[in-house]
Amino acid sequence: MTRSASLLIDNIGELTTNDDAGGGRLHDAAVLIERDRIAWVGAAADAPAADERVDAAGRAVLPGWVDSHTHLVFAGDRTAEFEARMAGEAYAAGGINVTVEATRAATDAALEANLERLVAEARRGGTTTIETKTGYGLTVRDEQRAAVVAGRHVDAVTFLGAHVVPAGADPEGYLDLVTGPMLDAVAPHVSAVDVFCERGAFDEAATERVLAAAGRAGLATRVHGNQLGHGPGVRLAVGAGSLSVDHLGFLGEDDVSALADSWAEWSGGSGRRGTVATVLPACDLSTRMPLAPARALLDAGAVLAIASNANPGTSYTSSMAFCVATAVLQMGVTVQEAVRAATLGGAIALGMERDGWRDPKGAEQGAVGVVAPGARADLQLLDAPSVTHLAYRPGMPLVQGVWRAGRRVV
Ligand SMILES: N=CN[C@@H](CCC(=O)O)C(=O)O
Ligand SMILES: [Zn+2]
Repeated sequence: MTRSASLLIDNIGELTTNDDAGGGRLHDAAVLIERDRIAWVGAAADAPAADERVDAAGRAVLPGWVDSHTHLVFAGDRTAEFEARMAGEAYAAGGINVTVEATRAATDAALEANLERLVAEARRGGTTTIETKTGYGLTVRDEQRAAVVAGRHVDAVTFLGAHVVPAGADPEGYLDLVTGPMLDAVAPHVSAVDVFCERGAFDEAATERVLAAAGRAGLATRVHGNQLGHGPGVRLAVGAGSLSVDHLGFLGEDDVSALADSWAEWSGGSGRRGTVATVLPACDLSTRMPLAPARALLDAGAVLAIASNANPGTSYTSSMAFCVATAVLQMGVTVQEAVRAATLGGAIALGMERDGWRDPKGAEQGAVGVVAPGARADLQLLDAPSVTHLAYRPGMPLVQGVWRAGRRVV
């Protein structure tokens, strides 16, 4: 859709800004967008003139969702695995190889068409920033093409060659490949490296090797950790200064404090950002695993993100509203905390909470997850008077309008 030079969204009943300077929320507010950025935020009574005006009629406006964890480059379907799980079978990392086989067999065009379909679906749900991972190719060629295809459609691409050891491969040889030639081939197309630190995937020593190789390549890191059981994922992620550690269904007190301490040290001037605790409520439900302890993480002082983990195996949904509602109804967080975690929390997990980050095409972008002057103009308008309705009316299609970089996309 087209973009006017300036657009005023006026008469907003409740505006979530995540801008702590102003209390994070305004009532009877307006937002002025100029080109791709937010130019002004304030009381509707003081709103400046603009080329175009949208009347929010007292409804709620908030930042577009920042989905900091997805796996959208894939082919194939895992309905049968889901059915078996709902009949009582446990989720195991090995299911990933079913998608790997289908993905390798797919053409570039088929992979891209599926990715475009999924990104469009996410946009309709209010998502304006998307990270996605490789990890269903697991050969140099297939991981590289996944990264290239993803870079055309999402805001951040993460290399997940260390997803599982592909069927038939020798674990040591595969680790050499992932930390050597595969990383070299994919590095120009990604901003971070992820590793699935879990039984059936990569153990502590292997995870350390992947994180060290990423550091040598100058890439940020993330870890899939503590998903299927207690383990070293959180400790390794915090130790390596990873941007985030994701899943977190099985945490000890030491894990919770390590995540909280990483931010206390940052506030104390350590010079190293903390590690975001990213919870994935839809995945916890779809795998019938314990819900991550989001309340305890917040109480301890951790920085929380909520993401969809959209993928064909453990969480085939990109609905951030569903994740927010689940976090509120089942994980003990308030609506405001959940909305913040699904917007600003995701932005921090991606290093995008400040202006000047670069997208996969190299273009400089404004901050996401906040509504403040200079931020990228990523907003959603709800057909509801407040964000509370996201949990009060779960499952209802409340998204009425979405603007991404100043352009109306829904
Ligand atoms: N845990 C590892 N990776 C994905 C699952 C991928 C799959 O099962 O296909 C996840 O985040 O849940
Ligand atoms: Zn994942």
